[in-house]
Amino acid sequence: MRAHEAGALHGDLGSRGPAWLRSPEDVNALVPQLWPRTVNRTAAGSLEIGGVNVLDLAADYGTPAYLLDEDDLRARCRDFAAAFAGADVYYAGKSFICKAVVRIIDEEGLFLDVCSGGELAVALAAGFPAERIGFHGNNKSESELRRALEAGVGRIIVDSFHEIDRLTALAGELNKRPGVLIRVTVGVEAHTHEFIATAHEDQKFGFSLAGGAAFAAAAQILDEGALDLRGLHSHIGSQIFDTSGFEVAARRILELQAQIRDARGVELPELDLGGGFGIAYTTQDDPSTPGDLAKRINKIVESECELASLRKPHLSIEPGRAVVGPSVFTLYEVGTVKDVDGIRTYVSVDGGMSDNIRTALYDASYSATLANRSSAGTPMLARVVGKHCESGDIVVKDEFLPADVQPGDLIAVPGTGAYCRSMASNYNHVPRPPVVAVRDGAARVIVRRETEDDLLVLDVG
Ligand SMILES: Cc1ncc(COP(=O)(O)O)c(C=O)c1O
Ligand SMILES: N[C@@H](CCCC[NH3+])C(=O)O
Repeated sequence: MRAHEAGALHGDLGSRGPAWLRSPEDVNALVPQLWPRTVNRTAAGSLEIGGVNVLDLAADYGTPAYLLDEDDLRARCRDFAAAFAGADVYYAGKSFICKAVVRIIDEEGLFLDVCSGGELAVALAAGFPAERIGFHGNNKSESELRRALEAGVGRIIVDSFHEIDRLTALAGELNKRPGVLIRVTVGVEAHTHEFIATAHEDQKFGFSLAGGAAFAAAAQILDEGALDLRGLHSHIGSQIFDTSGFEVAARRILELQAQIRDARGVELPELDLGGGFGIAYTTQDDPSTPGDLAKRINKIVESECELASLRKPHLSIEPGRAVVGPSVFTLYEVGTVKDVDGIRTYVSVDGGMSDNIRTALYDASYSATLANRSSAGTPMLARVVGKHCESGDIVVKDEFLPADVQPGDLIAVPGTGAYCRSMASNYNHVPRPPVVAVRDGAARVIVRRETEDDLLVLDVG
């Protein structure tokens, strides 16, 4: 969580909004760091993405809809691949996965991280090469592991002693020797929301470094020889801006690498430092470029290796949010505008916590702009809320919108490519929105809108 988010959700700041949020000079201006690169406001005032106007997209595909700027996504993939040349970049499919995105990831030369049988099924259905897939999860089932082995996934990131035993038995049965990494809990308190920090000691992921479980896991795998131990893995959390957490993680994990070498005479050839790189959701967020991240991470790994007299292992990373997050905005239609006298103006849109749970779940901050027209109205502090039966159903806690915003207007919320569609629900039986990819003046639906019939199909009583 960014410092400016603290307390903002629960109204203690009232209608003034958080201290950092200033009334904009031009309420129609787009802050470049928040928007996919092909988005602009046309002379007529409406937004366009990939050369297609949002008025046409709303007419053709309805609202709410996630609009994906395909060129932007491809460019982000290429930026990461180029910046981390010599390392492998695994796109974290949990942030958003569908067949079209898997194909884009493949075409742009990235690897793929999946964390469930369902994500693996999408990857394989899209024809992604199994050897470039890494399989994560703290509780992979026997059938998921079996499928992964049968498909020939490149590596499995083991997360518990039970999993090592399960995988060892399966490997014997299927006559395979899968490549594995050990997920290590390095004891770093990442500066992010508690629910998306993953490397402090008290939590479900990984083998504890401090408690000795990580070393014991490595020793067991090396002793038994049934699994091909390729290296160690650390993921400290998500939406992180401060690289000092990666530095501590790299130092500690390379100390373990040295300990394994000293005790067993083996230098593990690979090292994965996970994902978690932050993106801009508001004007307050200032993310690093992939180039900066690569420089810092390589430097950290090289200096720690030098200190411990280790060869630099083959590096990999697993960004999700930083690849797909900024490439998408959600387009909503305004249904009602309610001025709660002297307290706040609520702008209700036709989606909400079912298409973006992050505000309610993590107290996340987002931004918004009027998308169907520009306005000469004065900037008005508003809260964009959804249509769900829940007072915490907030999409954007605080944003300046023009005072003449009205029913029928379109609102665009940027930065929704990661963990919005992938965490979407059917709460209140609201069907999930489509994902529409736009490029070079053409749009295509890559995930269709759910219908009420889709929901009723499951209701077999
Ligand atoms: C193991 C692992 N790798 C990668 C990621 C991707 O994180 P992000 O989308 O923040 O880059 C996650 C999610 O936090 C994760 O748990
Ligand atoms: N779902 C989280 C990130 C993933 C955390 C789990 N590794 C978010 O929306 O920020």
